This record gives sequence, structure tokens and C-alpha cells, in this order.
Amino acid sequence: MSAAGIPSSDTVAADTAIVLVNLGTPDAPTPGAVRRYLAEFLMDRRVVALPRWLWAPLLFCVILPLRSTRVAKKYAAVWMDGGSPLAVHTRRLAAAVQQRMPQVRVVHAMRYGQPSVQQVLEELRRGGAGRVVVLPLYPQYSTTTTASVDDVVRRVPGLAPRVIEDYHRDPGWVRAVADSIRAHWAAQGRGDKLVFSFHGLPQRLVDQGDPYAAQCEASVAAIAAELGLRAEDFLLTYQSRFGKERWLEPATALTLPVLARDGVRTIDIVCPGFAVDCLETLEEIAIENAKIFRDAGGEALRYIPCLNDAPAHADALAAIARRAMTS
Ligand SMILES: C=CC1=C(C)c2cc3[nH]c(cc4nc(cc5[nH]c(cc1n2)c(C)c5CCC(=O)O)C(CCC(=O)O)=C4C)c(C)c3C=C
Ligand SMILES: [Fe+2]
Ligand SMILES: [Fe+2]
Repeated sequence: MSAAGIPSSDTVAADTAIVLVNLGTPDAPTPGAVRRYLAEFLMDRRVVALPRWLWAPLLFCVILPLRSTRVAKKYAAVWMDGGSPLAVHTRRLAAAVQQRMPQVRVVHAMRYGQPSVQQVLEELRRGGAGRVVVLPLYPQYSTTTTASVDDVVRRVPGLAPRVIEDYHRDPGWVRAVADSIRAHWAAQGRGDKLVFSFHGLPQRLVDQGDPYAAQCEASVAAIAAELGLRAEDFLLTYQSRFGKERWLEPATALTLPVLARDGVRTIDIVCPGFAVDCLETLEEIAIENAKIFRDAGGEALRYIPCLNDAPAHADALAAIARRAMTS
């Protein structure tokens, strides 16, 4: 043990594996690949709970044919040399965590698409892994994300992995996010407002007990305290609404024009619910919402990248995983 109570690398068993699990992403920015990805994702009952007789025809006959082509163009706008940003950054993050934990195997898996959680866990079992820790890359717990990872993990026989539920107030993670905001301010100056934008969720799920919104609020409070912010310096919004139902509010895309009309000239925007950059940050926030803000009279919406494979992020996740391995 270190003086700080964090288990040191030599207290960790050699047959241990850490699996970083992210949402998943299409394997090409094409309508066909996006359709396959969305079909698997949106047929998960944790994500859309409507009865299958109603949802399946709607999804396959209406939503996927229309949405896949439109969304493929968005993916194409942010696609990287190594693939989808979410895939590239997740791979790099797993490599950075592995560097910090040379005595265990660190791998990554995707809830939807490849490499699948099931396939990765089965390989670990065949390879003789004794202890497996699954770290979903969702700082805030939701039934739609973390619980869905838990569902598939439990389906793999012969392993009893420890699944980390959330790390929304982990001090190392909070410091890493705060430091990334400080670094952005040091490089670009400080905007008039700081917006924390999180992926949204149907309000119904929160009413039914999903702790996601409360954890987003707690994350923002902790990061704001670390930065010494006053209440008027920042606000929390929710993005990426899907469907007609009421989602968590205020919505990012509706709040930005209001701020512009109220005379806010420059906004710094950060997305601490996303461990790595993806379509929802690079396209929806940094391209689409930046335009929405400018069109409403704002000067600049300056996007602060996700932590991705930053050393402070890998340090924080390695410490979280080590604690889970030894508790
Ligand atoms: C009912 C629909 C959706 C719920 C509920 C939902 C929750 C949710 N999602 C994330 C993280 C990500 N979502 C991403 C993309 C994305 N999300 C939905 C729908 C719901 N998400 C869709 C349909 C899509 C695909 C894009 C689109 O068609 O608009 C991504 C990015 C994936 C990528 O490839 O880059 C992430 C990450 C969280 C954290 C969350 C609940 C808290
Ligand atoms: Fe989503
Ligand atoms: Fe989106």
C-alpha cells in the first residue's frame, strides 16, 4: 500500500484482468455500418423499453432507413485515420492504463459492436484470468449504460467479474477534469460562461429512480468546487435528445441561443459524462452546437476535449481499478 492508501502495483495478482468497456461505435462511416450499430444499440431493452411488437417495426422500417444515412454523414465529418473517434480514443486509453499497470492485462471492449464484451470476457476466461474487473467508461451510473454492461457481463459463464458502478465523484477523476479546464483557460483565455453538457436521458427513467441526473449534478458540484467557481460562472445542460419523449432539461442546444441573446459572448463547453471524444462531442457539440451559438449572435463556443488518453485520466482510472481489485 502507498501512504495514500492506494494499493501499489506489487499487491495486485498476476492473473488479474481489467476490461474498460465503452458504448461502441460503427466500424465505418457508411449507412450500412451505422444501421448495424444502431440496430443492436436501439434494440437493447435498457435503452428503449417499448414492447418489441411496437418498437421493432418502427425501428427497422422507419427510424433506421432515415437515420442511418443522415448519421453516417455526421460520423464521416469526425472520422479519424484509425477509425471512429470513440474506438480510437478507447484503444489509446486502454494502452495508457496498461502502461500504468504492467502486471495485469488491460483490455477494452464495446457494449455494442466489436470487440464485444462477451467475446473479450470469454477470451480472458480461456486465457486463465482468475480475477476480472470491468470498468464501464461511464463516470455517472445509468440503467441505460452501466446496467446494460452489467447485463451482458452476467451472461458469460465461469467468470464473476467485479463491475465498477460509477466514479462520478472520484477525486482523481474530478481533478483530471478540472485540470483539463484550467489547461484550456491557460491556452485560450477564460470564456464568459462554462457549460457542462452531459448526454441526456428520458425524464421518465429519472422519475423511476435512475440516479444519473443526481450523479451528473454531484460531478459538476465537485468539479466547480475544485475550480473555485461561483454559481453564476457555470451551468449544467443535457444534450443528444432522441425521440419525442421529454428528456432531462435544460437542453444544451436550446440553452446556447438563450445565453447568446442574453449577451454571453464566449462559452467554454466541457462534456464530463463522456470518457473519450465521440460523435456526440466532436460533431454535436464542437460543430453543430458551436454553429447554433454563433447563429444566435454568440461569438465563440470553445469545446474542451474529453480526457481521452491524458496521463491524469489514465492515472485516475488505474487507481480506481486497483482499488476494485483489492477491495
Ligand atoms: C433512447 C436513446 C438513447 C439513450 C437513452 C442514450 C443514453 C446514453 N448514451 C450515452 C453515450 C453515448 N451515446 C452515443 C450515441 C447515441 N446515443 C443514442 C441514443 C441514446 N443514448 C443514439 C441513437 C446514438 C447514435 C448517434 C445518433 O444516431 O444520434 C455515443 C457516441 C457513439 C459514437 O459512436 O461516437 C455515446 C458515447 C450515455 C452516456 C447515455 C446515458 C447516460
Ligand atoms: Fe447515447
Ligand atoms: Fe447526437
